[in-house]
Amino acid sequence: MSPRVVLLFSGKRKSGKDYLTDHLQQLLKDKCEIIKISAPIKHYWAKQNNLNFNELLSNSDYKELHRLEMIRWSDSIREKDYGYFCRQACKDAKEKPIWIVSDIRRKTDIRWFKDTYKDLVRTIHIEADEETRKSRGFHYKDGVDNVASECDLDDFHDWDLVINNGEGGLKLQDQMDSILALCKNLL
Ligand SMILES: Nc1ncnc2c1ncn2[C@@H]1O[C@H](COP(=O)(O)OP(=O)(O)O)[C@@H](O)[C@H]1O
Ligand SMILES: C[C@@](O)(CCOP(=O)(O)OP(=O)(O)O)CC(=O)O
Repeated sequence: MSPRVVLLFSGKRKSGKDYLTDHLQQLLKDKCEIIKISAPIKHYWAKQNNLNFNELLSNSDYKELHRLEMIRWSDSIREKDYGYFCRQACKDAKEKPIWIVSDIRRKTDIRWFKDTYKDLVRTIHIEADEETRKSRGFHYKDGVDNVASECDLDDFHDWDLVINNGEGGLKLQDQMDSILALCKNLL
């Protein structure tokens, strides 16, 4: 069974991509599968450099220590094949009606998913003001926050849904309802 809806989530570091997609998964339970484009990146990088894969997956300082190099290495692969990690991430995905891709970062990620899953795709952008992101542990880093990994979608505005997950944002249940409304006609 291929997915019936593919939800693409993007947003800057500490905007709450994992927080909101984890809550969505708790609501949808076994109807959904979370896909992370960064999972194959972290897997290969851990193997090549003898690092702890699970620590790279977690929301830890360990991940931040290795982020810059993972960005540089993964971009060198993307230059030759922009869909490489999207394809790898989906290859391992389970057969569930709803796919939640929790870490869309580049226009080429959106292009790959739209070319592959066409009308099933919905794009969701998570926003949070910088103060809130800082309170969640964000510190600006040169080479990370001013490159494509964090900035390529700054001039993309064609979202199906934008969620404020910072100051003045909706309650969690209302945020979830707005996402579920996107799936309504597809399930
Ligand atoms: N709406 C929210 N309310 C409370 N805490 C939040 C909220 N959104 C995110 N967080 C917390 O902020 C931190 C960063 O969120 P995370 O989802 O890991 O961001 P991202 O995946 O975008 O880098 C986590 O500790 C998370 O639990
Ligand atoms: C090398 C990366 O894939 C690392 C991404 O790791 P996460 O997706 O875990 O990061 P945040 O949730 O935003 O904190 C970035 C990239 O440019 O591909």
